[in-house]
Amino acid sequence: MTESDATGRAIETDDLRVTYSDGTEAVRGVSLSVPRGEFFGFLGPNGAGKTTTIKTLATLLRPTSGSVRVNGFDVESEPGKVRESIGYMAQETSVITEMTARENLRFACDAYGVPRGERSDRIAELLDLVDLADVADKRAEGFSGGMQKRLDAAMALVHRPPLVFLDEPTTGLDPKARNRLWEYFEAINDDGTTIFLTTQYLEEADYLCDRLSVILGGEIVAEGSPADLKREVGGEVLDVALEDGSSARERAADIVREDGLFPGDPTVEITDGGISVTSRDARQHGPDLLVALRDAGITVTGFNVRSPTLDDVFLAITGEHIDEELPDEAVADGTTTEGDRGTPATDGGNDEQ
Ligand SMILES: Nc1ncnc2c1ncn2[C@@H]1O[C@H](COP(=O)(O)OP(=O)(O)OP(=O)(O)O)[C@@H](O)[C@H]1O
Repeated sequence: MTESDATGRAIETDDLRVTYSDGTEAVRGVSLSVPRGEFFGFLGPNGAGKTTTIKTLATLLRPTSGSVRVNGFDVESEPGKVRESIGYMAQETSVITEMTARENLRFACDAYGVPRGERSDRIAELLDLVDLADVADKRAEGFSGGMQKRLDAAMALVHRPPLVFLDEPTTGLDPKARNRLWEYFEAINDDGTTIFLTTQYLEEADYLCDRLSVILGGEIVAEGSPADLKREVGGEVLDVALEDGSSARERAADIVREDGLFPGDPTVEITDGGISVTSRDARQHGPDLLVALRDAGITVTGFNVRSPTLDDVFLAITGEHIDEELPDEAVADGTTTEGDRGTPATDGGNDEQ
């Protein structure tokens, strides 16, 4: 039994650094510890270092320095063992659109070395799980984006890996397609599979993940359960709707910053319709703000105190929004995802470095 097995860790990284050959320091000292069975979220905006980290964990890139163990195996000295013990759903689809759903799954069974005698049952089971049994023998080129993503996810799981990496699995999907994938991910996690999910969608992370790390500029800037992170932001968010234009919003924000109405270090943000103040004592000191705004001749049209969302957490940590919201519009149906990709690399090369 390896050390990580003994400690029940699916992933352990210590001071992981990955620098590309052009000098870009994509990952700068990331230490992660993910217990088996956890639904772990890796959250960050575009370019934060999520894909670089996930590719390193999946042995597609080599660490520049630091140590990485996955399912107890060292990614540098035992890359083959790591690969056998993981599933990887990349951002780019693995689905070969000229083939049927069943043929794609057979292809994945080949790639992952699933014993022949087990393939038919395994494929039937997965087709059922991702609701593609009815279209099992149809070519994937006619599938919607959501159907292709479900097939993609099933392909990452044909060898029943104890750990699966999902790199932004729901990007661009409409809410219905997304919810179906979420149900599927929850089901495999309930069955004991550890999940490492990267996402730009705060709502997705909030809904699915037991625990999160937030990465920014290649470094972890926050860690904890969604509830812990929201608690750390401190207290509550006060949304104040203002009648007047942008200058009133600027003035209102200045009043919050300069008048010391809220103890500590409140975060104030100018929103579309007014301002939002995040503070431990938002509820208690909210009325003082209303009085101050009235005295300054600013008309308040609405006032609401709420719990922080992960977006507020992100704003408090980084001073910016993560800038991605889940799409409300249907995008997936009738859309196919272009760009076939092979199965996870078999050579462990890191020629991107
Ligand atoms: N092959 C490469 N060569 C050089 N720099 C790269 C390469 N791939 C990524 N980068 C850079 O490394 C940094 C981290 O990129 P990475 O793709 O890991 O971020 P990400 O969080 O996954 O973003 P996204 O959500 O856009 O996938 C970025 O600055 C990116 O431009």
